[in-house]
Amino acid sequence: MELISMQGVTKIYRTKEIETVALEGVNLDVHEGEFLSVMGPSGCGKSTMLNIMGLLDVPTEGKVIISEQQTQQMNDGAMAEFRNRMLGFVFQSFHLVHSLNVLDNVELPLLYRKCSEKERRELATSVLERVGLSHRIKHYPSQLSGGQCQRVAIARALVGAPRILLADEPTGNLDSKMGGEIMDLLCSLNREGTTIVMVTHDEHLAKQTSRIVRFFDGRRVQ
Ligand SMILES: Nc1ncnc2c1ncn2[C@@H]1O[C@H](COP(=O)(O)OP(=O)(O)OP(=O)(O)O)[C@@H](O)[C@H]1O
Repeated sequence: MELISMQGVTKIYRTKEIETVALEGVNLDVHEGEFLSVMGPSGCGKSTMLNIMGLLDVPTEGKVIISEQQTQQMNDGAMAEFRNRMLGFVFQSFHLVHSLNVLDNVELPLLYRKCSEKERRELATSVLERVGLSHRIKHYPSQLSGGQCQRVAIARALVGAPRILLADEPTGNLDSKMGGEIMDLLCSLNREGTTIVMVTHDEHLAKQTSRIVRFFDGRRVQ
């Protein structure tokens, strides 16, 4: 079954002087349970595609259907609620809040839900255990390695039990050993049922996923 369907998605960035076509007529389906890699040269539109798929950005034209919901018909509040429930994000540079400790970073997405403090603590603790960081919950991001920061970011993405994890070059800032460990974690989360879409420049990592799609100049290529 298709969990995500992007249909005829075009994204044009316009300023007074220039018009950049970042995506042009992209069709892409993501099936429930798959681990999809998105590849292509720098500037071909991979991050733009992921941001539109993740409802962080809107297309200039086209549709994004997630779990049979036409997302372009939602108002801002409904879309934020839907995004918080359905989608988790992981970025190359982790995007952790430096003034908060590990546990508080992971609890953040739950602040937008009806969830007691006790429940928040329990969910965050258990997901930190899942990513192998239960011994670091009181640490601050500056006291962690890059690989550990990315584990915190993955825990934060997963704490609300989203069906889809979107990862934009999640190993891009890590050495190959730490990158390999993060990849192993993503593969095991996928085996446990999370659908994953990952942008990567690394053919070796992409080969470990269930399918690769490639982009060039804003279009999908075969
Ligand atoms: N906010 C923006 N305003 C104008 N142009 C933009 C904006 N964001 C992206 N672009 C342009 O859209 C195109 C696609 O960018 P995008 O970041 O999606 O590429 P990418 O494939 O993810 O690249 P990389 O691998 O380098 O991260 C590029 O030409 C970029 O310059």
